[in-house]
Parts: sequence; C-alpha cells; structure tokens
Amino acid sequence: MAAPDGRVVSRPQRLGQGSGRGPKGRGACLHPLDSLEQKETQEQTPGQLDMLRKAQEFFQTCDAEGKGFIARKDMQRLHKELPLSLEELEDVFDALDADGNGYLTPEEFTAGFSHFFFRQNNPSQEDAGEQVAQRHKEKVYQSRGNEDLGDMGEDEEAQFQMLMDRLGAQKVLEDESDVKQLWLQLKKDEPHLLSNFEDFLTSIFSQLQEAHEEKNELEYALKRKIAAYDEEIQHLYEEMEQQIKSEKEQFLLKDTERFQARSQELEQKLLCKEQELEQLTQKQKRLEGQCTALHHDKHETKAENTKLKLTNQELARELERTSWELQDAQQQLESLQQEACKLHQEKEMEVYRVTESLQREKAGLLKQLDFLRERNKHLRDERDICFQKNKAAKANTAASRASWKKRSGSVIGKYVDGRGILRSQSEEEEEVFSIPRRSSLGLSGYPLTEEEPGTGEPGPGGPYPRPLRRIISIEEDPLPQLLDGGFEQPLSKCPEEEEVSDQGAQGQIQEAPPLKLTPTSPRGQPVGKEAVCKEESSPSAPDRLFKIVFVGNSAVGKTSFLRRFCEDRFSPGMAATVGIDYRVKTVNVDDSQVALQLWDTAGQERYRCITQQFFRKADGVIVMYDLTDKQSFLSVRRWLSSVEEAVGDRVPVLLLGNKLDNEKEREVPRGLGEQLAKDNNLIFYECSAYSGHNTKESLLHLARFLKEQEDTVREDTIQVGHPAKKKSCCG
Ligand SMILES: Nc1nc2c(ncn2[C@@H]2O[C@H](COP(=O)(O)OP(=O)(O)OP(=O)(O)O)[C@@H](O)[C@H]2O)c(=O)[nH]1
Ligand SMILES: [Ca+2]
Ligand SMILES: [Mg+2]
Repeated sequence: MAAPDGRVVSRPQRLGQGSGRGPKGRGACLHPLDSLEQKETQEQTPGQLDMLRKAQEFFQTCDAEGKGFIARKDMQRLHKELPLSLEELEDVFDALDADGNGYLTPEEFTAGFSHFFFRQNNPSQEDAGEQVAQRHKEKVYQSRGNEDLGDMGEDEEAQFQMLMDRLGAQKVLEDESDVKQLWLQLKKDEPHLLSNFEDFLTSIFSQLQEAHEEKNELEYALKRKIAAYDEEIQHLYEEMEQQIKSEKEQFLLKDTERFQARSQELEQKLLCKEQELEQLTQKQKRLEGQCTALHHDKHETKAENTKLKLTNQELARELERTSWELQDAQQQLESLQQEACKLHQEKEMEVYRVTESLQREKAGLLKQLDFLRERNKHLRDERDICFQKNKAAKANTAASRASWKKRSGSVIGKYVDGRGILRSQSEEEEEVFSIPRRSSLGLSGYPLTEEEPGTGEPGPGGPYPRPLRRIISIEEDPLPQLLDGGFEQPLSKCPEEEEVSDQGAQGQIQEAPPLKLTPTSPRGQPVGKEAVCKEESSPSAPDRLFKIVFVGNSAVGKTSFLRRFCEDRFSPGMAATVGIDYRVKTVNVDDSQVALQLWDTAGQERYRCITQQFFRKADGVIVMYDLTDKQSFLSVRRWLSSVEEAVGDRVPVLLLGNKLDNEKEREVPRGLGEQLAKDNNLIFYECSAYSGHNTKESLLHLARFLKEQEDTVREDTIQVGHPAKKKSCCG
C-alpha cells in the first residue's frame, strides 16, 4: 500500500499479527513496526527496547486504521495517552516529521522517540520534546528503580502479589514493576496512602479492566470490522480483479473486434485502392493509347490538311474558271432566252396565224356550207313564199295588229319564243323570214333604241336596228379579224344581213345600211358586241386574249356592269339575260393590248346547265352579288363551288359587290365580302354599274393578274422547254 507521500509501505498487519505482542503469523507481510522489533532484538539496550515498544504502542494507537503512517489528526489520539495538549502534540508531530511531508512514517515516529531517548543521555540538548524526554526520563528512571528494589521482602512481595491478583492486574498490566515500585515506595514512605493507592489502583484496574474489555471488544469488533473490511476488500478486490479481468477481456475483445473490424476495413480500403489503382492503370493505358492514336491522327490530319489546302487551291482556281464560264453561259443563256422568246412569240403568232388561217378556211367552208344551205333554204323558202304569199296576205292584215314580240333575251334570243322556250332553227327561220319583225333586238337581245340613263337620247349604239346573230360556241368564234389587225369586211353578205326595219310591218325586207363599226365573223355575223374603249383602243392585234365568264344570281347587275364597262352607259330596267351573252373589250394593261372575251351568263336557275358549259374554257371568272340583296351574297359560295367543279382552283376569281350607289339599302356589310374573298383567295371590289364606280379598276386588276399569270407560265415553259432547244441550237 502506498503512503500518502507516494512511498510504498507494506500493508499493516492485523493487531496481534506480526506485532511485538502477538504471535507472528507464518508468511504474514512485515509491518514497519515489525522491522523495528527486529532491530530491537538486535542491538538495543533494554531501556531502548522499552522505549521502542512504547513507541510502537503509540504508533499503533495513532495508526488505528493500520494505514502504515500517521497523519496530523491521528497524532491527537495520543492526547489521552500522554499528558500533552493538542498544541504540544502538533509541535511533537512537526518535530517528528523529519521530511515535513505532513505524514509520520514508523521510522520517523520511532526515530523521533529514540532521538528523545538519546537526549535523555545528553541533557545539554534543548528541543521541543524536552518535557516528553523529561517524563520519559522519569519513566526510564522509574523503570530503573525496579532494579533497585530487587531486594524487597517476601511478605511484601506476597502482599503485592495478592493485591495484584485481587486487582487482576495480570490481565491488564504487562509489566507490574512500576506499580510494585510505587507500592513499595508508598508502603515505605506513606503507608497511610497505601489504601488510597490501592483504591486508586482498584479503580484504575477496574477502569483498565473495562477499557481492556472495551478494547478487547473494540478489538474484537475491529477485528470483525477488519475481517469484514478485509473480506469486503478481498471481495471487492476479487470483484475488481474480475471486473478488471472482464474489462480486460472485453477490452481485449473489443480491441480484437475493433482490430478485426479495422483490419477488415483496411483490407476493404486496400482492395478499393487496389481496384482504383487497377482502374487508373487501365485508364492510363487507354489514355496513352488515345494519346498515341491522337498523335498519329494529328500527323494524318496534318497530311490531310496539306492535301486539302492543295485541293482547296485547285478548287478555288476551278471555281474561278467555272464562274467565268458561268457568266459566259448566262450571257449566252440570256441571248438564247431572248431569241427563244422571239421564236416563241413568232411561233405563237405563227400558231395563231395557222390556227387563224385554218379557222378561216374552216369558217370559209362553213360559210360556204351555210351559204349553200341558206341558198337552198332560200330557194325553198321562195318557193314556199310564192305558195303562201296569197295566204299570208290575208293573215297579215289580221296579224299586223298583233302585239310587239317580247324581248327574247340575248344572242340566242331569236331561238327562244316569248315563253323563253328554245325553238328549232328551221322553225325560227320560218318565222324570221315569214313574219317581219316588230323591233330589231340587238346582239344581246336588247331593243336597239336604248337611251343613256337620264338623257332619253339614243345611245351611241345608234338607232339602227341590228340583225340577230347566232353564236355557235365560245371556241368557234375567236374573233379572227381582231387578231390580224383592223376590221375585215365580211367576206360575203349573208342573206340574214338584210335587216328587218321597224317598217318591216309591210313585210318588205329592207336593206339595212351595212354596220360600220360592228366587226363580223367570217360568216358575216357580228360575233359578240365589239365595243372598243376609245382611250384604250388601238388598231394593233391584241397581245393577249382572255376568256372571262361572269356569274351571279339574277338581277345582281351583271349585264348592266358589262354594258357600263364596254359601252360606258347604264340602262335601267334591263331585261333578264337569256342563256348566255358575250362581249369583247380590248384594254391596255401595262403597255400591252389585252382582249377580254366577257361571257355574260343568265343568273336565272333555268339557264344553269347552259352557263355551266361555258366555265370549262374560261381563263378567269367574275362572281357578282347585289350588296342590297343578302340572298345573292349567300349564293356566292354555291357559284364558287360550281366554278371550282368546272375549272378547279387554277382560275383567278374576281368577287364584285354591285349596286354600291344604293348604300341606304345595303344588306351585306363590306367586311363580309372582304372576309369571304380572303378565305377563298379572291380579288374583291364593291362597285356600281349605275355610277361606274370600280367597274374599270376591278376588271383591269383581273386582266393584269391574268397577264402576269400567263407571263409566269410562259417563263416556266421557256425555261422548261428551252434547255432542250438550247442544246439543239448550241449543239
Ligand atoms: N341602283 C343600281 N341598280 C342596278 C345596278 N346594276 C344593275 N341595276 C339594276 O338591277 C336590275 C338587274 O340588272 P341586270 O344587269 O339585268 O341583272 P343581271 O345580273 O344581268 O340579271 P340576269 O340577266 O337575270 O342574270 C336592272 O333593273 C338594273 O337597272 C347598279 O349598280 N345600281
Ligand atoms: Ca514525514
Ligand atoms: Mg343579264
């Protein structure tokens, strides 16, 4: 066990064990006092021995717990043993604590006492424990006294022994010499005090006895305590050892576990590191490979680069050369295109001329055929006439009062009776030649004596009656005389030319002055009304020819519009068109003459099948509605779809909202017309045949559109056709 100052002091032996007084246990560890005891038995005088024993007793008294050292507070336990105050005990402690560490070891304790003992032998020394030493001396002295009293009497001895026995001093006192000496002294000097002394001794001995018993009890209890304490310590010690062992085992276990875990972890880390190292080496190899490949590629690309530069230079030279060639070729192309254009135009003209001459021949032949037929009929008629003349003279008188013949509509008007029913040609001709006409209807079936709106004067058409004429079809009367410049005199007069004037009532057929202005077809029939705008008229053949069909509900103003456009006049109260009517007008569009064949169709439902046929060859279509008549606008979609059916969507369409002058009766807002035109990609105008607003602009717009469309088509054909030609002419 370690002393407080850190020195190792062996464990205190139990009292009675190893101490000078008790039997020494075999193998018990030596207590410090034991060593002193051993010393005692070696070189000490009896006096010193005695002193040593005393010292041992005092030490044990102080070190009751058997710590093996005495602290300052243990010293106070000597207060009972020694007649010293606490302060003196403190001084004694300080005097004995040789190394001043606050604890007295057995050596320091006994050394201090031997010091005192030594002082006894050398009174000259002045020190703190002088009194102790003095008392000690007295004691030593007294103990010496025993030796002096050795010769006391036997009976006194016996008396003393009896006294001792009576007091039971053997149990309490170990050494009776002091008491014996004192007793003898008293007996000798103060015999009267002997009884007191004996009483005193009795009480002391009984107290000592009690104390001894108490001490024994205490010792016993102490022993028991110590035993229990030892046991407990032993137990604790064993437990502690167990705990330490288990702790150690656990620790070792944990340690091993941790160590194992750590080693596994480290192994795993090592494995990971190895894998990473593996990967890195592979990556490094790959990168080295790529690096060499790139290096190699770099050389190759360098070589390619130089080659490419060379080829680039060659290509640049080549490009330059080809660009020069291209320029030359383009110039040649332009010149060739111009030549081609000229050739094409010549060819077209040639084609026109050829078709013209062919048609002329055909017309001539037809004319001759007609003429012969006419002649034949004429001859037959004459014969019939002679035969019927007598009859007719009678009937005439009655019929001369018959009413006017109703307007029979347009150019085929003479084939339709008042009820609008088509009659066969022969029937008609009978009537024509048999019944002089009441009034002559113009080509368009209108009475020829029109008036300018609001003037009442005959219009420019002149008061001359005009013969009715027949149109075979849109293809067969392409206005040949218009195309080869100037108006050709009719090749021959057909009998129909004889005009039936108003005076026809007498049935005479009077010669109508030849038409001056109206051009006639080879058959000698005026084909369509030819009205040439003064300002736009030009003697040269028109450059272009477009066929335009005019459709729309009845009474929207188609015929009035065309009349306004062609003759620049408006006739109110127009009769409905019957079947189809047509006019020609040449306009100047962008410095080129464009002939417009305007086909005026009848809006009435019953002529629908006739008008449908005319859509087929149209170059352009005009759809008209009356902006004061909502129904006519709603029918526009139907007109558009029937045009689409006939000609598809390749033909440009002009949408016209007529009767703009009638703003107060408007039923169709302008926006609706614009929206419809936008949705169907139409050209749109609002116009008025009455005031002439937008009549020219709208048609000129359409004519320009048709001309541009034809130009693009021509260019495409030239480009498509010419390369082949170019090869031949350049070849
Ligand atoms: N206020 C006004 N009336 C017009 C206008 N155009 C035509 N009219 C009148 O509308 C009526 C019909 O005119 P038309 O030109 O015969 O109509 P349409 O389209 O030829 O009729 P159908 O031949 O039956 O198809 C006539 O009484 C014209 O006077 C116009 O711009 N303003
Ligand atoms: Ca000390
Ligand atoms: Mg009409």
